[in-house]
Amino acid sequence: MNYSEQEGKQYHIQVGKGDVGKYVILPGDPKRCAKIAEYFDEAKLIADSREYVTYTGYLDGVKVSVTSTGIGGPSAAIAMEELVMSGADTFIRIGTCGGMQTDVQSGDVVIASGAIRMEGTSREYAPIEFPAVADVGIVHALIEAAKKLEQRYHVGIVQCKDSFYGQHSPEIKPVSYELLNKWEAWKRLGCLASEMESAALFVVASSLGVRIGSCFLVMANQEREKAGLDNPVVHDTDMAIRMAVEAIRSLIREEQEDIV
Ligand SMILES: O=P(O)(O)O[C@H]1O[C@H](CO)[C@@H](O)[C@H]1O
Ligand SMILES: O=c1cc[nH]c(=O)[nH]1
Repeated sequence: MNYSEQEGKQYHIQVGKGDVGKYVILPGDPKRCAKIAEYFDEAKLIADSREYVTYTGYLDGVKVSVTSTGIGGPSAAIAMEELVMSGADTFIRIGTCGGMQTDVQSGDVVIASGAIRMEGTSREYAPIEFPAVADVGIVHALIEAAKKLEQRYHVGIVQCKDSFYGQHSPEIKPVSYELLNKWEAWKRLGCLASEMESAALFVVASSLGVRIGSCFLVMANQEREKAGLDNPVVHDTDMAIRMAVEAIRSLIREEQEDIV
């Protein structure tokens, strides 16, 4: 049985060729898709299957889509593989993260230049020596978008893991010795924030020869909490969404200038 495509639709995301644009925004949370689609012209719901919700519309006359990935590398990798088979080749993940350096504060946005592969999915795509890196052009477009929107931002390495609670309560896990020591190393190496999907998405993108970047709202920062600094929890991802939309508009402009 060919799982990848049945009746013209990809098995998990239920999207067919031509249903999505080449540019796709990838939030984790399916409920974020409708909010992102509000920035598109003529947005239409294409599919709602498992954790994968897809809308397609237009930005500056060019077809673009949003598909949720769910939480973690395995479901994000499936979304990317099936979207590429449906015609997409340029992705921006927008998500939430927890700050790790004390100057990375609630409400800031982190743009990932690379990701620590402390997860399992990317190992099934490339040996561990291979780096999980974002596309330089997309990182640049996200930086320009943050400047234009006057959003406080940081650019650098993020850490990806498979256990959300291993990040937040490492001391009560049977492997606390490993979780705590590695967290300390990531901090000393200047890692900005922790989230869950970019490492898998960056490596899958390399394996498929497509482009990806990612940006995240900093929800809170456990290191600020530990240091007794203020640490409100924030949930509004709108600025990170607007950065992704703005970055896609500039990638579209660049591509149109290259054609002329
Ligand atoms: O807000 P999203 O995009 O889901 O991203 C972050 O939030 C989830 C954990 O709460 C993980 O998916 C993590 O990467
Ligand atoms: O602390 C956080 C916040 C969002 N997502 C994570 O993975 N960790």
